[in-house]
Amino acid sequence: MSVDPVMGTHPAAPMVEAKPTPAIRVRHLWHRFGRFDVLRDVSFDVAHGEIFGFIGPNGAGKTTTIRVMSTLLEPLAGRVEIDGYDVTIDPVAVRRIIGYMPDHAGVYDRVTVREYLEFFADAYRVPTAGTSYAVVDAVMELTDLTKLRDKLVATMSKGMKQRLQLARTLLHDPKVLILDEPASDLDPRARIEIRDLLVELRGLGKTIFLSSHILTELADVCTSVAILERGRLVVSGPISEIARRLQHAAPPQAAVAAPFAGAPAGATAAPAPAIAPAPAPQLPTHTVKLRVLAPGEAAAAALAGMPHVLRVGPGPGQTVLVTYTGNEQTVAYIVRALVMANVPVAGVEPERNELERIFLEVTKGEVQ
Ligand SMILES: Nc1ncnc2c1ncn2[C@@H]1O[C@H](COP(=O)(O)OP(=O)(O)OP(=O)(O)O)[C@@H](O)[C@H]1O
Repeated sequence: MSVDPVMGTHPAAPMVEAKPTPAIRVRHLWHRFGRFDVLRDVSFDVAHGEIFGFIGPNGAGKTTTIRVMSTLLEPLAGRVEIDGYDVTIDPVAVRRIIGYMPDHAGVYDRVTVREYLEFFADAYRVPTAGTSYAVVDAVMELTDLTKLRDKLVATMSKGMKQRLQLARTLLHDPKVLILDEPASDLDPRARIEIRDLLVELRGLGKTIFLSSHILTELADVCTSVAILERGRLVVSGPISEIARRLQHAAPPQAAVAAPFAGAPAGATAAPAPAIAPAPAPQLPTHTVKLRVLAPGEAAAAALAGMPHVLRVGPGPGQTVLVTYTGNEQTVAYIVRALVMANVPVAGVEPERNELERIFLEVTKGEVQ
């Protein structure tokens, strides 16, 4: 018996707490079509309550992984568990837990929204099916389809049909949603609506696994990501943690000469402004796009040798891309140095989002 100073006497607690079962666990997954390995030793975990983005270019193997997770495809080797249930050994239990939305799935056209959902409520044998269909009302409310309940599916827009598909996956109240490219082919408004709905579903305690090859549609909602390239997992984990890991893995960089053709050789550094930020060698690197009303070479010369500035290069149009370590204060410092060197700055554009940077850094742009 051990004595806890707060709780009093209690049986000895185990020394090591058991790790909670992840919502999705993928271990050493391999798959092959013919003689072609499309998945090669893919392993990752998705914790409960995450919105997990599965990212990769076309043909990387995202749909194949998702089909294994959804019990539609037997893996060649490896193990996939959903909430602790093995997809190969216990597919029926897995199907009860997951809501799966395939990419480019068709919908029945000649029924109304309500009839469509009632049909699937019956198919899933949800408790109120065949009687009040209370669950259909609840799901239509949640997915904002109540107003469209009597609309013929054939007359709905792509975005609405996508929402209907998502509504269908929710009827049996699954814990884990597996969505293959849920926002592909949608216009920006429909995409935002789906994204908002995913955030709401996460708030209801669901775990959401979604694939995409469009980075920007995921960046603001995903808590974690896995990046797949040519059937191999390149990186996985929380976005901020990956960014940190990459930063620490990168060798310390020295200031790089401006790669503008014809930049003046041995251009002198801009005079150090009075409010230079403190050196911060371990800070992440960022890139800022500056619109300057002068030749890019002049901007490069103004920033050459400046502390924290790692690279100055040409950007699209009349812009320069400046890679630096530091924060917004450093950007202010860069702008000030340019202005002091008579390089007018007409615009400062936000840097590439973190997920895009990670993607470009860890992938090689190879397809299979
Ligand atoms: N049934 C199949 N038979 C043969 N090859 C297949 C089959 N399904 C997929 N493939 C091939 O496996 C590879 C991975 O396909 P998969 O659909 O998993 O990629 P993806 O990352 O989902 O791509 P996308 O973003 O285009 O949907 C591709 O080269 C594809 O051509």
